[in-house]
Amino acid sequence: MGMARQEAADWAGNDAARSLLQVEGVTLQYKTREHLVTATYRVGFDVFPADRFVLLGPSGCGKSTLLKGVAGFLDPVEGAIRLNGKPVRGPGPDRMMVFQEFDQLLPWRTVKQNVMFPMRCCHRFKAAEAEERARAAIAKVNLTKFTDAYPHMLSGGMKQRVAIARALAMEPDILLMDEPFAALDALTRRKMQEELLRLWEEVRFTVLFVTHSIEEAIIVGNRILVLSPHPGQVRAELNSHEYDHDTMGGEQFVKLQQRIHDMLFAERVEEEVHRHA
Ligand SMILES: Nc1ncnc2c1ncn2[C@@H]1O[C@H](COP(=O)(O)OP(=O)(O)OP(=O)(O)O)[C@@H](O)[C@H]1O
Repeated sequence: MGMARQEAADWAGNDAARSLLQVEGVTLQYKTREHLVTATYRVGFDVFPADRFVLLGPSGCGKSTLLKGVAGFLDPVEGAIRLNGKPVRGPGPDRMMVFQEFDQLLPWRTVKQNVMFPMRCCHRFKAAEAEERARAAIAKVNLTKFTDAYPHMLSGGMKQRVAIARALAMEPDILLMDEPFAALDALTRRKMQEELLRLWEEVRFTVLFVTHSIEEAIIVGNRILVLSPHPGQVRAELNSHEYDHDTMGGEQFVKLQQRIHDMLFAERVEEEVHRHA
């Protein structure tokens, strides 16, 4: 594991030696009136600048909860989350979230107004600057023609591109993406993955990306944190920066896919064996 981190730091360049996001022994819980649900148990990882860091695990292993922790919506009951060395306390414009849902845009506002909204809301940018940044971000995701369109006039993929543009326009330290392409059809999903990688080549943002698709994790990520089923614990941290759509289906790609698959389902297989013994 230490090896993978070192390689990743080397690969991303010298200025990446200092980690941007540190998650250390983090346990996250939900307290409801009847239950105490432990979503993640002592999870730790480091995200370096320009990382495409993926949290991968089966449904219910606490991926979204981890993202909520980093976003500052939920405090750890154990461990620490630090961004640029400072403990995360509540949400902030330095961490922008993109969700799975298509309805994360304001329906009564145009594409441009939607992209401008957080910039104006947090008073980070004056109107003229926010507008300029919005136009630039919209151009980056190839939606210039739709600058003045309303969300209901856009496809699911286009709406997700608006959400990405809106997040990137804020120039956050880290982009948090919670299964952003899961609700898209296979073809659009693939296009969006390509688009995200193209944007990354251009902007070199840092992204923490949640998915339960092994294939998507390998394609989108340069590093993958494999989590165990509920409550989520770290199974492994893997490098995957050499893989993309072009290498998909190749021998090495399939091998990695199989390795991750075995890691994710190891326990289930053991359970099966016990049950039939
Ligand atoms: N608001 C909540 N209140 C109580 N328990 C919750 C709440 N949100 C999530 N949980 C529980 O916490 C655990 C982790 O949920 P989480 O949504 O983080 O998993 P996930 O890995 O993102 O799953 P999925 O891939 O299905 O989205 C689950 O057992 C879930 O039932």
